[in-house]
Amino acid sequence: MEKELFEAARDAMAKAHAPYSKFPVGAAIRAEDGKIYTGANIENLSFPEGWCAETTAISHMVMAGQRKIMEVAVIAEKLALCPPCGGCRQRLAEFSGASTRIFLCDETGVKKTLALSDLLPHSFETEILG
Ligand SMILES: O=c1ccn([C@H]2C[C@H](O)[C@@H](CO)O2)c(=O)[nH]1
Ligand SMILES: [Zn+2]
Repeated sequence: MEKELFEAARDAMAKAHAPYSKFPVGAAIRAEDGKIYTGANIENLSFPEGWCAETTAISHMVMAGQRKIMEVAVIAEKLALCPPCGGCRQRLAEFSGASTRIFLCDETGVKKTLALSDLLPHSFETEILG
């Protein structure tokens, strides 16, 4: 299962549009339906307009009607391990629970497994906004 998610993230990384940073990233989410939703980073000539691999994967999951992330795998071509950036941690938190697992991968497979609470402790939560 982990291997399948890793392979999906690696395949997604090959689709990155990262001509500016030259830093391709791939992400794969296993949602509650058991299916895998993938994403790559998509950059823009107007640099702040690009977005991360995790964000692309989340959007695919949401548009498939899924709202719960069970597992996420992330891989970057040029870094040993690529923990999600701060913004993506918050976006992942929107659709994650206590049992959600984050797999940090290198080109050989899963190298580190974390809970989202490891990456985003004391996260923004309020009952006022729902
Ligand atoms: O977790 C991360 C960190 C960075 N990037 C992308 C954003 C940008 O396109 C490139 C360099 O930061 O990597 C991701 O996709 N995910
Ligand atoms: Zn990010």
